[in-house]
Amino acid sequence: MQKKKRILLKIGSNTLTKETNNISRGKIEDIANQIAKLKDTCEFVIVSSGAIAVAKQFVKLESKHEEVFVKQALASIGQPHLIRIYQEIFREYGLLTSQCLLSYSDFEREQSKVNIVNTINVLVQNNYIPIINENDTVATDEIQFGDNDKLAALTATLLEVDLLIIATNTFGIYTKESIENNDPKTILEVTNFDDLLEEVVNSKSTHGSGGMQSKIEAAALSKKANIETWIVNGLEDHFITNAFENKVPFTKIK
Ligand SMILES: Nc1ncnc2c1ncn2[C@@H]1O[C@H](COP(=O)(O)OP(=O)(O)O)[C@@H](O)[C@H]1O
Ligand SMILES: N[C@@H](CCC(=O)OP(=O)(O)O)C(=O)O
Repeated sequence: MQKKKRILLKIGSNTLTKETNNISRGKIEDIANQIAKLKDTCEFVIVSSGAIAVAKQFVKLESKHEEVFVKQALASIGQPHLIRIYQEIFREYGLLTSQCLLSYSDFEREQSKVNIVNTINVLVQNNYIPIINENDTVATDEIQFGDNDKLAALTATLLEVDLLIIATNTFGIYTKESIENNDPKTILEVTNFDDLLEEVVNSKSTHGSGGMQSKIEAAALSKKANIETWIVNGLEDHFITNAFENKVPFTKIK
């Protein structure tokens, strides 16, 4: 049997909520449907944000503490709900899921890295799709700066995946000039990072925290490990299969 392509799929809160204030079950169905279609040729590991967004749907926390502490508490409330929603929907498509919570510091300790790889390999070999998020109780890197993009790149590198797909709310990276002219044009293929950072404009989406810069930094980390990164528009239906079939514009960083 041919070896499956290992894909790390990063999904931000924006994609999961379809830019609303609620998690979109329809979007999770879209993701499950695509993974189910690709499951004979590809194995998926998911890095998903969305814990805070889920909690915000039904809870408002009172606190005089710093905003980041409130976000951590919201993530703790939302994470089990997020995973429950994934489990319910993925099960309908015959897909099994599990949860792994990681933080940057786990990637600095040899033993932790070995443990992560061993756990995830057993899960994947048994057809479970690990759904990873930052462990927001112990770490605040991604809720403050990163959009889970760096966590996705670190995980992609550790797991030696074949491809990192970052789903966001644009058709990849646009040229700065085209954004300024209100006629966004996707940079289809990137080989030179220095030029790329010039294209980043100072804007983020409603739920986003890292902007395009953190995606470019994630792609740079992956490139060091010879992993290709695709930045695709997760708001579109069939965004993974369409990218494979080149039916939509997206940015490939080689
Ligand atoms: N050159 C660019 N091309 C496309 N988007 C850009 C660019 N520069 C900055 N951005 C901003 O980056 C946003 C995506 O990052 P972010 O808001 O963090 O999304 P996510 O939550 O999906 O991680 C876009 O909505 C856009 O506002
Ligand atoms: N880990 C947190 C937030 C990570 C993050 O910043 O991502 P995003 O909500 O896409 O800006 C969560 O699951 O809500």
